[in-house]
Amino acid sequence: MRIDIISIFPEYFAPLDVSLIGKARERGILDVHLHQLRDWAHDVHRTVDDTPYGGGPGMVMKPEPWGEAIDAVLAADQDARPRIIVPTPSGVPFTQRLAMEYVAEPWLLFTPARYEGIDSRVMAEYGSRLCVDEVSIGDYVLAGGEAAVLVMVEAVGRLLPGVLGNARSAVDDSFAPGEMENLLEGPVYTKPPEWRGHEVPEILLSGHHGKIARWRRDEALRRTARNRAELLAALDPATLDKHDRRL
Ligand SMILES: Nc1ccccc1-c1cnco1
Repeated sequence: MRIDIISIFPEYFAPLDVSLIGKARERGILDVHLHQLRDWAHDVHRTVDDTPYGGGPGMVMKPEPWGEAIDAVLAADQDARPRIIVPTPSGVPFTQRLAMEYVAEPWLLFTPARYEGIDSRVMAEYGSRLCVDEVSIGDYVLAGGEAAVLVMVEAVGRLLPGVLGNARSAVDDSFAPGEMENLLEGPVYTKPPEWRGHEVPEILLSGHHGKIARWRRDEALRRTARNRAELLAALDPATLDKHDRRL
């Protein structure tokens, strides 16, 4: 997978050099290209923003630098087209399902904006011939889209074949489609069996895999009911047998 990111703060993406994503890049599973938007702002101050037409607070990112920057990225491979992802609080929710859709794409282009956003004509220009998604990572206000790109690149990158040591951990993730979809993960434990008077639940030491699976599902349901009750409403009733309803 190739990922391109255009930003006025390319140094923001230093975390993509380390840990899981960094190793995936070293192993050639992921190819990340960072671009400084100001390289396509040709005035002496390398200006990338201006006041909004129609008035209002803040500044809007100018279309010209973005257009030239995106054209330059597209020119990197004339035979392919990237899926463009625009982080914005006004976008569709970023979910595990969307991450799984993106990991199937050979090329992603992220366009994190600062200020009040990018002049809307930019995505109108590319939306006519490319797939352009406006995506939000949650209902809160960030100073720019760079943090959202880090979140999405990690969520997508970890799903690439060969990136996770134990492939099952992606399948068992919270929110991963399947039986545990829409369920939060329950509590986890490791050695020692007793720590400061706190003991590991006996069931987990029993070696009875069926009972352990049931216990984990019960705990997942309890935590979901406590922290994300709205997800329970989305659970398929068929997956909630009478035992679960007792919880
Ligand atoms: N708040 C923001 C400001 C600028 C660019 C993206 C965002 C964003 C993305 N997901 C939630 O917020």
